[in-house]
Amino acid sequence: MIEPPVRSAAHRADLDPPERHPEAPAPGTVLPSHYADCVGCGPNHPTGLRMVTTAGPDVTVTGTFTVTAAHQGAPGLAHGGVLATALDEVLGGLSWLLRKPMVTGRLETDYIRPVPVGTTLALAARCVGFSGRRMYAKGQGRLDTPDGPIAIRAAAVFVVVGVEHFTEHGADMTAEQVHDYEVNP
Ligand SMILES: CCCCCCCC/C=C\CCCCCCCC(=O)SCCNC(=O)CCNC(=O)[C@H](O)C(C)(C)COP(=O)(O)OP(=O)(O)OC[C@H]1O[C@@H](n2cnc3c(N)ncnc32)[C@H](O)[C@@H]1OP(=O)(O)O
Repeated sequence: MIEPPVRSAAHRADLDPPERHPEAPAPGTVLPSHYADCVGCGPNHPTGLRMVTTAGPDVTVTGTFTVTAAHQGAPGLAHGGVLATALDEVLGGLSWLLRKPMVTGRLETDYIRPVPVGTTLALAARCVGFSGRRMYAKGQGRLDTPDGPIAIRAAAVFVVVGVEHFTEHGADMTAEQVHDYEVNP
């Protein structure tokens, strides 16, 4: 028996509004990769998505992801799970503007148009607000340009965690990595 998810990314109207951290990177700043081996943004990942994300105004992030033959599900078309990964990455980038470490709790994705190999998706994410440790966000991806047709939409809940989430559950981090992370989560 496989139980369905019990939660939803739909948010109540009374969320605490998003607050851009005073030390958030200025709008237009290209965000660094948060981890060199990350499948979404890591430059060292041999087959990763190699996404580049940029801080926007308020609590927003934009990004691009070019779909290659390595990302196919059906012949010539992007795999839905790969597209969800791209949305996860641009939504996760909101951490840089909030300066809070967080992990994806829930990611709901609408697939609206097929995304052919060769497309560069123009992705965007916006923080909607907070309820306790829960950060609600929405995201979308358009075909080729920021005003192109919408291909994918997402609603997500990220959960704010401490650095111990990564040190306790993940691979060993060096003291230097923990320090870097605390300074620049
Ligand atoms: C040196 C490198 C370091 C790297 C670090 C990153 C830096 C960031 C910087 C920048 C870019 C980032 C880009 C990344 C993009 C990709 C992100 C990912 O893919 S993350 C991986 C996938 N996600 C997981 O692996 C989570 C697995 N789940 C868990 O670990 C736990 O379930 C967790 C932490 C989410 C919650 O567990 P609890 O024990 O801490 O807390 P509880 O009480 O269960 O939940 C807290 C509140 O959140 C709600 N909540 C939890 N899960 C929820 C869900 N699925 N939907 C809705 N609400 C949920 C709960 O209802 C609760 O709310 P109430 O306080 O009662 O109001």
